[in-house]
Amino acid sequence: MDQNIEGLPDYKDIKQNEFCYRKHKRQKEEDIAVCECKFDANDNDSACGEGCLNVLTSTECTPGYCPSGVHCRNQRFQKCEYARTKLFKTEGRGWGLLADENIKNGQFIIEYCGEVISWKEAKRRSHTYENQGLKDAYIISLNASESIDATRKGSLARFINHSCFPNCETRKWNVLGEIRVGIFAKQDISIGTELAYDYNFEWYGGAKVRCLCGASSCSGFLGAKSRGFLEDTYLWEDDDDRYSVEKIPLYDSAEDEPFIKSHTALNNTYSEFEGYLKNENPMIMDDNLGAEQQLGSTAVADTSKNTVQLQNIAVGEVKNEAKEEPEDHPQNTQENFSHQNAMISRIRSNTGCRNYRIGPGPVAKKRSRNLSNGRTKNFTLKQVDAKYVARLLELKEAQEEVLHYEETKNKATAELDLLYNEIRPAIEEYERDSQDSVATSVAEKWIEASCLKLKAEFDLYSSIIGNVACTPLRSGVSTEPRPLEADGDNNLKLLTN
Ligand SMILES: C[S@@+](CC[C@H](N)C(=O)[O-])C[C@H]1O[C@@H](n2cnc3c(N)ncnc32)[C@H](O)[C@@H]1O
Repeated sequence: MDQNIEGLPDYKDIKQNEFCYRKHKRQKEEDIAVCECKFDANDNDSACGEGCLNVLTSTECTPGYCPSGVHCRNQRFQKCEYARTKLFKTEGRGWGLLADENIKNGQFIIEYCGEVISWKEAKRRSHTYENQGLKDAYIISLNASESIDATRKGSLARFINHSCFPNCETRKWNVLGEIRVGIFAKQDISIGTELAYDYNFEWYGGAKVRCLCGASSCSGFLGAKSRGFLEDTYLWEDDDDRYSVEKIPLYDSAEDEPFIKSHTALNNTYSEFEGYLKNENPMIMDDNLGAEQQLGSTAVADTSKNTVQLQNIAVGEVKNEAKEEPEDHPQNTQENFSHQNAMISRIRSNTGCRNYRIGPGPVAKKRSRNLSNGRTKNFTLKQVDAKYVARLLELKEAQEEVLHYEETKNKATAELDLLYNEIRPAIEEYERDSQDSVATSVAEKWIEASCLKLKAEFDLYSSIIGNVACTPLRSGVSTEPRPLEADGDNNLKLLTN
């Protein structure tokens, strides 16, 4: 790449991720996924096209193992099969990247390369960049524990800007045992069009950066759709959803950011950040945004969560870790940082990967319902006391049937709980980084056990309804509703006699 473009910021162009704190994983032979493609000179798609098992699971074929040999078309990251692109200077958003050829929907455009660093290092660097006055965020999250930092070393992908109506998207691929992030076209893109993807910034404090993507559906600010931003800019009292715009400090990303920090300002900002860490900041949110990722920086656009967030540091994690490591940010040193651009952009999962929601208990104990005012309310499900119901029934067979189904349901619940404990590490990893998919084998086990429990519950409840409706009730037994008590899991249960 020609880096002699006037005004281009100093960075090193790389075509592969660099590993600073650990070595590149060495793929074990038994872990190599081998597809079943057979090259047919008359069929263009035969050598690892759309139907290739590896392509379907977003895994690149391994040279020397792929049956298509030299004809394999599924090594695009490895062979840097990028689309032609060109740098240009935008108005107000710094540099951007243009398509320099017509690009097809779904086409791999370029890899988001950079230095693969640990989550802690990403946090440290984002603070450093902030203090150095860098306001563009280039750190994206790779998974729960690692980030890609394209600030000092990266590919042209680092210049792709955010849009609320993007023509590209990020996808994660497994390449020789490592996860890599690619930018893919979401639609046909004509030559000369600016490339952009949705950073899915998660805002969690500081100034709000005006989004200059120009889309008619633009949400106004980077991270505006994130929960932290919404909670900060809306009044949440009941029935009052007025937008409190007057609270928002504004700056356009290029020109009017209040950038120069005096020592005092730094200290003030740090105090503010400390408050944020102590959960005094109303913008802190949970990490419940679905299967997407980010870029980061205050200059980590997730940046510390700005990872694909441009940095994938979950708010809760930021908070805890900062508490664990106060020496990282001593109050009176240059390490102090504001969270001016404290946002994380999230990389979307590949459309080919399924994400499974797994947690203790196959049916959520709390259900949420969307209210007309756009908020969500949780409801606790009531549980039926089957033994009590059985005692109400006159016929012994009816009683036995209800008790039998209750026992089956209890067994299915116990099985599921057991399975949950077995796969807890995988689930916890998944919950830390919801953009990653749980391994298919784990998900399949979970789905099977969940279905068994759902079926057992269905059988029990139909049996109860059927028997209560169709068989006589014992005389002298009260059918009045009885008081409810909460068990340890917050389920409401009928008080048994
Ligand atoms: C990964 S960099 C993109 C390249 C950057 N424009 C440059 O000149 O290097 C991300 C940064 O670009 C700016 N940016 C990207 N998209 C933007 C948008 N839609 N509106 C305003 N600023 C944007 C923000 O400063 C953001 O932190």
